[in-house]
Order: sequence, then C-alpha cells, then structure tokens
Amino acid sequence: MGFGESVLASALGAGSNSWTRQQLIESVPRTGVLLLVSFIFAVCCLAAYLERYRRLVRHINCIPGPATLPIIGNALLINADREELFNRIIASRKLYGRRQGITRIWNGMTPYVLISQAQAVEKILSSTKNIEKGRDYEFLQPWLGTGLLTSPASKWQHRRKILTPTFHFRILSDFVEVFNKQAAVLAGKLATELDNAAGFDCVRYITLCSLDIICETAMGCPVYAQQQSDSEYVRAHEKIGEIMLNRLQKLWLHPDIVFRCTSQYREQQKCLDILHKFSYRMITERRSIIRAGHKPLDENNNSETVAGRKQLAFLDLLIEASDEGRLLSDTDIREEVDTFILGGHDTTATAIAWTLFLLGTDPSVQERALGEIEHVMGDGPRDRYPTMRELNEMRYLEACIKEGLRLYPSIPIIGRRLTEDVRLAEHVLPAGTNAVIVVYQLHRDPAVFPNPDRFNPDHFLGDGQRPRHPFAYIPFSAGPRNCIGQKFGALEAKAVLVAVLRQYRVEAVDRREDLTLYGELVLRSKGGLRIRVTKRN
Ligand code: HEM
Repeated sequence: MGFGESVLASALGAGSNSWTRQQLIESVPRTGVLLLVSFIFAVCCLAAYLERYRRLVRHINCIPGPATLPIIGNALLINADREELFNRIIASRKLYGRRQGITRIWNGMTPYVLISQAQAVEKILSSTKNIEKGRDYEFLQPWLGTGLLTSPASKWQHRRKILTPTFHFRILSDFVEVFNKQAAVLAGKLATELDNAAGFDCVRYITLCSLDIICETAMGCPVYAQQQSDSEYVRAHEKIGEIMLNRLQKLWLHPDIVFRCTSQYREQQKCLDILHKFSYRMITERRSIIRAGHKPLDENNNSETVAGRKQLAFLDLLIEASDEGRLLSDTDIREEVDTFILGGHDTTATAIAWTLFLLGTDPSVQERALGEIEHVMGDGPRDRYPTMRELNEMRYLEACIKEGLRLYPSIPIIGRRLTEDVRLAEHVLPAGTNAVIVVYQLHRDPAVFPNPDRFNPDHFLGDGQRPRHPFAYIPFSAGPRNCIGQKFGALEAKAVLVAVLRQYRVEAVDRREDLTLYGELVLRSKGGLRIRVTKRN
C-alpha cells in the first residue's frame, strides 16, 4: 500500500460504513490523477504569474525613478513621516521625471507610477476601463462599505447612474438655505476670535461648519457640530478619520489579522457603531415620514415639503431611488449617505480654509472679492443671505476658490489600479500598476500656469488666457469617476466665504513659504492655517 493509500485508508477507518477498503484502494489512482492535474495547474498559474510579473518589472523599470534594492525596492525612501513623504513625492518629478512628468517607485514588490503631466493624466482618467480604485481605498470600507467612492468597477457604473440625479441643480438650489444658515453660525463663532491678536487655526471652525452642512443636507437632520463640537457623533467622526489614516500609514497594520488585535481596531468598532447607528436611525425616521403620506418628489422632480420642511435630504432621494426596479436596501442607502458625508465634508472644508487663508495673504485680492460680493448683493443688511442666483454671479470669488484649489487641491493625490495596459509616450504601464496622479504637482506645471506658485485668481477669469489642456486642472478629478458633488462643494464654498468676508477682514498669520504640507485624506498644513480676523464696519 502506497503512502496515499495508507493515509486515506487509516483516515476513513477500515470498517467505514460508506466506503469498503476495496473501494477506497480503487479510488486511489483517480485521486493520484487529480492531485497531479492540480499540481500541473498550480505550476502553470505560477509560471503565468511570474511571466506577468517579469513583464511588469521590465516595463516599470524603463520609467525613471530612484535606484531600488532587491525585494524591498524603495521602501526605505517611502518609510518617512507624513510631511517628509509628501515632500519626497513632490520632489520626485524634479529629480527624475521633469521632462515627462512620470516617475516610478517600488514599495517592496508593488510598483507605483507617479504622474503629473496633463496628457498622461488624461490617458489614465479618461479611460472607461481603468476605473478601479487603488488598494488604499479599502481601509475606508469598514465605514463606507462599497458606496460610490470605494465601490469596485462592477458595482460603480449603475450606482453612479442612480445617484447622479440627486445632485440636480434644482435640488442644490434647495440646499443654499442650509449653506447660508450654517455659514451664519460660523460667522458668529468667529466673533470669539476678534481679540485674538496671535491668530487662530481656521480649519477646525470651517470643518465643523461643513460637517453641519453635509449632515443636514445628506440626512435632513442637523447635528449641531458647531454648537456641540464634543458630541459623541462629532468625536466619532474625528476619531475614525485618525484611526484609518494611522492604519494607512503603518504597513504592519494593513493585514486585517494584525489590525484586529490592536486597541485601535476596538476603538474603530466603537466609532462605527455610533456613526452607523445614527445613519440607520435617520433612514428609519425618514422612511416612516415618507410612509406617513409625504411624497418627497412630484412627477416634475419638484420638492414638496417633508414633515413641514421645505428642503429634501439626499436620504429622501435615495429612499425613492430604485436600482433596476428594486428599491435600495437600508444598507445600500447607509453606504451612500456615509460616503456623501465623508466625501463632501473635509474636502469642501479644506477648499474653503485654503481660499480664506490665501485671501488673507493678499489684501488687494480680498478687497476685490468683497467689492464683487457687495456689488452683487447691493446695499442692505450685512447678514442678508445670498440667493443661488447671486452666488452664481460672483465670478471673481469663484476664480479665487478655483485658484485656491489649484495651489492647494483638497485631494492632492488620486490613485487608480490599472486593469489594462496604458501607453504613455514611449512607456507602457502594465495592468496591475498603481497609477498615482499627483494633482498638487500637475497644477503647478509652469508650461500651463506661468509663475505657478503665485496666488493669481486671474488664471480663471478667462480673459486673455491661453486655452488649457482639459486635464491640466482637475481638483475634482476628471473622466467617468470624477467628483459627483463638485457643484455642491463649489456652491457651499461660495456661501461660506460670502458670510465670513462680509463680516470680517482676514489676515494670514503665517507666510505660505513657511507652511509644512502633508497629505492626509485631504491636504493639510502642519499646525493648521492661522488667520486673524477684524470686524468690518
Ligand atoms: C471642494 C469640494 C470637493 C472636492 C475638492 C472634491 C474632490 C473629489 C475628488 C478629487 C474625487 C475623486 C477621488 C478619487 O478618484 O479618488 C471625488 C470623488 C467623490 N466626491 Fe468629491 N469633492 C468635493 C466635494 C464633494 C461633495 C460636496 C460631495 C458630496 C456631497 C462629494 C462626493 C464625492 C463622491 C461620492 C465621490 C466618488 C465619485 C465616484 O467614484 O463616482 N464630493 N471628489
């Protein structure tokens, strides 16, 4: 009896009910064949994988980049604190890829290609095939599930189709009231800093305002983040962001099996419990309001009152939306609402804070922006709210926000995992490569924006400007997987800046060249963005 036969025979026992010893022995040749076939199959798979990997290495190593070590690649270069890492990513184009705006880096055996040139960016982002997000986005999944931002390509396409109408212009115009109301709360809060000659970080104030705005518009319920900044909900928001980032930055925390053993995991679960419960409670409440007879949308897509309130929340629209005839489940809706809250909160707050800071560095630009606001809104009380039409007329303010997003894009880096080969000039990026679009660097290409570091809103006023490559300026990304909330974000930024600028003169405390930048989920400055405010007459 061979080894296989004896093991099988003893494993099943000589007196097994269903298998006699004879049957067992007869089955061995078949088992042997099966094992042989499996072995050959595994060897073929391994050979195919190695061949694919060899091809990947060959192509990637044709791209300029730092010298690599065996196995670890450039891991030592990447293993830096967050500020230093950001510096190194930005410097990589100057060091290796000045001409083409493409450089490569190996994180262990995984290749990353950094891209900061418009034509190359277009090749990646305009593709309808390469829409798979990078692996790093998976760390958001415990919170967002597979909502729009993190969804795999297979789910994303039809989900995006369902969600696009929720950002319709008419729905946004209803939200202006929320923007204005929360912006007024922010302006009131800033009054506490009038005597603060040393200045204060404006980011936290604006972030809480933006959280209030997105929660009220997404769920239809104010969370009073500005009034109760230490509430359980606000703290859970801040904490979970910290935990996810910390995990992202520490390679050893990436495997679930390791992360689950840490106290951070337990804390993350607590935050998730608070955040998810809150969203589910909102869904249940809004469903029961709708069931009680209020129909949120009429046949012309007009908003009716829900429980006596004028504006709708995204939540109401999602409850009504159907996916190929099937209503979305509570989990589907929760994923999308949480995604809107994450996607629309820090990004917009960052854009507003950077623009305000930049306006504080240049009094002439600030006065011009205010002049336009006063002109559009006419005489009258300073605390009157602008209408949607008035906000749309503020072209110079819009140019200031666009320029803020050019110099300091809220999302400085966008990742894609290529699912098919892409040819960039003489290089091939094989499927499997992680493409990293360095938006921060792209926006400072002197060939597109002469004197690229200067804060100059005229870049976006159109008059006398050279036409730009459509992928040279992409603060909201571009192509099929661009930002679904860009109109919402731009309108909110305007409303908040109008409320602040009408009441205060703003002055930046630090010089731009003294700031230390780093990328979290959004672009940050170490120590925040410090401004001083004085009351306008
Ligand atoms: C100034 C404000 C904003 C900026 C700069 C911004 C920027 C971006 C960028 C760069 C992306 C692409 C991310 C990637 O591919 O990795 C994105 C995607 C997204 N954004 Fe925004 N965003 C802003 C406001 C908003 C708002 C207000 C919402 C929601 C209310 C929102 C919801 C989303 C969603 C759901 C996605 C994923 C879209 C998809 O994959 O189809 N964003 N945003």
